[in-house]
Amino acid sequence: MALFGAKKDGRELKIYENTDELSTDLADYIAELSEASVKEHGVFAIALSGGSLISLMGKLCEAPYNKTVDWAKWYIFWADERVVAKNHADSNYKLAKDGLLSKVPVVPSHVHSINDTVSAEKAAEDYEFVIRQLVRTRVINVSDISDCPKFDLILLGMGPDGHVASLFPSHLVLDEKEEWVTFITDSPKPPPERITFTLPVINSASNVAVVVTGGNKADSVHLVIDDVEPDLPSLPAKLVQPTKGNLVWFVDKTAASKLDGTKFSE
Ligand SMILES: O=C(O)[C@H](O)[C@@H](O)[C@H](O)[C@H](O)COP(=O)(O)O
Repeated sequence: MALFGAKKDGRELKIYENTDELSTDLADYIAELSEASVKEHGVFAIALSGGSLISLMGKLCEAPYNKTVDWAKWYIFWADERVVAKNHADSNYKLAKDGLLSKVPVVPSHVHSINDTVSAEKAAEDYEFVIRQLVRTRVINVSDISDCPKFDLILLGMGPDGHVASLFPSHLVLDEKEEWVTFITDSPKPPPERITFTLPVINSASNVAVVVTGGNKADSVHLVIDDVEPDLPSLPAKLVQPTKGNLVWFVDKTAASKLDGTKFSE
């Protein structure tokens, strides 16, 4: 259970004593959204990130979720991916496959990993093409505000520098308005070549969760959640503001240690 939970302006903040409690609640949250999405439109279109997120999702491989979640209805994507071979230690696909997807009965053809045989630019283009096909065939809903895909859930981590997906501070791709998926070749966090969902896609999702643990994120959590101005360069995580969807921050006590708490009340 959360130590603290509050909602404000379509955002929800949940703070946990430790990563174990956070993981339990995160599994419940994902399982509930999966059930609701399948009930509503027959599938659950979920986008994952890399980093610590996958191990924090680990409880989904255990009872009761391994049996109760309708895994066959999951369509799995990556909000960002490192442009490396799928079996490379840096691959976000490999991380998710080893830590989660190989342990639950997902349908292999519903797992949409990137084309790892081409350049970052082409991989981004190919990935957007795949998503466009699934929007056309109505596997993924479309936003009624933008023409962007409306993922049922996009799961993001946040780096100490406030990056989310592969959207890093001061990068031009933060201003991308047309593309759904773009690429970078100069990621400050290795490896350098990555593809990433753009902000319009992230902000068109029905649900976005940002999952943050560790004291090295405390300053960025404070800048973003307490909405400290000016924060220069502005932190990508602050630009995660779903237009109509819900935003939930899952934060452990150490990452929340510098929050002043004035922006949220019980
Ligand atoms: O491919 C990546 O590097 C990630 O998708 C990245 O955006 C990650 O989510 C954050 O860096 C947080 O990572 P940690 O949770 O491990 O700090």
